[in-house]
Amino acid sequence: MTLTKAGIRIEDLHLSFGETKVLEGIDMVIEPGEFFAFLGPSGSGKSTLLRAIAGFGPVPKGRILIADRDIARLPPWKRNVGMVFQSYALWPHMSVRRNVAFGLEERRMPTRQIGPKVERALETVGLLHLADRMPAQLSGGQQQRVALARTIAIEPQVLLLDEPLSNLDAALRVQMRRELLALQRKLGLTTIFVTHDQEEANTTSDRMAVLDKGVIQQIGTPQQLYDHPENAFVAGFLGTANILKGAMQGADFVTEAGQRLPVVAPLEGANRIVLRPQNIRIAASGGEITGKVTHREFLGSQIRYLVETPDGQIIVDTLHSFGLPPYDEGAPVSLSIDSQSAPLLVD
Ligand SMILES: Nc1ncnc2c1ncn2[C@@H]1O[C@H](COP(=O)(O)OP(=O)(O)OP(=O)(O)O)[C@@H](O)[C@H]1O
Repeated sequence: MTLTKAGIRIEDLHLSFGETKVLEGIDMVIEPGEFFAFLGPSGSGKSTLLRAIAGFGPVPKGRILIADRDIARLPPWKRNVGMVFQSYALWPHMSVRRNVAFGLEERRMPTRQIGPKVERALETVGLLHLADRMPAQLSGGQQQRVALARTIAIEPQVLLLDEPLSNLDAALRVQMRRELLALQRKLGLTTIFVTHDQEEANTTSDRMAVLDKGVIQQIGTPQQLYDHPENAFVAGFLGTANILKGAMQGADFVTEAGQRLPVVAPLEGANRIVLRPQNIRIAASGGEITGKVTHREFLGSQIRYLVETPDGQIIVDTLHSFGLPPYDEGAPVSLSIDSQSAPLLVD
């Protein structure tokens, strides 16, 4: 199957439900063929933004361009986008083949063209051999693939996925997200994936936008966002982060409790430092931060320590090697930070 690649540009988008503002000042560009994720906590506006691109929900203010055409005020069926919902929404009384054909029939495509297109879409998702089954006779993962086949059969310019894996169990989710990515790569179709699961976003997307309270907090590759968060929300949302308050003093960051931490690139006005648990070394002495182990968790490959310090609790992860962990609860310890990997924030 070959599909047209189209970029998406969103300009100054605002959307309200009555008096409630749900999206504010959304600006972003999604490149043709990109796998892009909207990531954020529940209620942050991810689904509303996706639905605005699809044409569902209140008409927003601002512009949504697909391949340079403003579609913000067009009805959904004129936008050339395909959307897969969380619930799949398959017709229970129709076979797999009929479910996939339905969207094409609705578009009044001549019958002789429908058959080959349905077969191609089912083949693309690896389900041609189950074309005559009913949805109830399929597993969750297979139903999800039917929903995908139904969407790609209409040959959209853009594929929109709203938490498409959330109905699957944990192991199947991991398998399906790999399949989804492989399919997206094969089709080269510009895809937006909504999820609240950062691992899912990290492992699939080329880039992602992190949303909170209807505002984009940051856009970038998963690694850029993890390594260089621009604010405390992004730092805390992506992985575990110890965020210490303080201020710059010369080339050092001095915490509120007066602990002096060297930094590689001083940032004027910085008032927070982000310490990832795996980038802190724990030892008996010699570090920049003193503290006491208050809790220890054995995580298999890692040991996690909670350390009480003058700046509050700090989480430290160490790789577990064979044998007993060296620090017990109550042990005095000293933490040294890896200043290369400690981003500074101005909040
Ligand atoms: N039809 C509606 N009427 C009024 N408010 C709504 C409506 N739909 C959504 N909202 C509100 O808009 C905000 C954003 O909702 P949205 O579903 O986009 O969030 P989300 O980030 O996708 O969350 P989730 O992960 O829980 O689906 C929420 O505060 C929600 O209560």
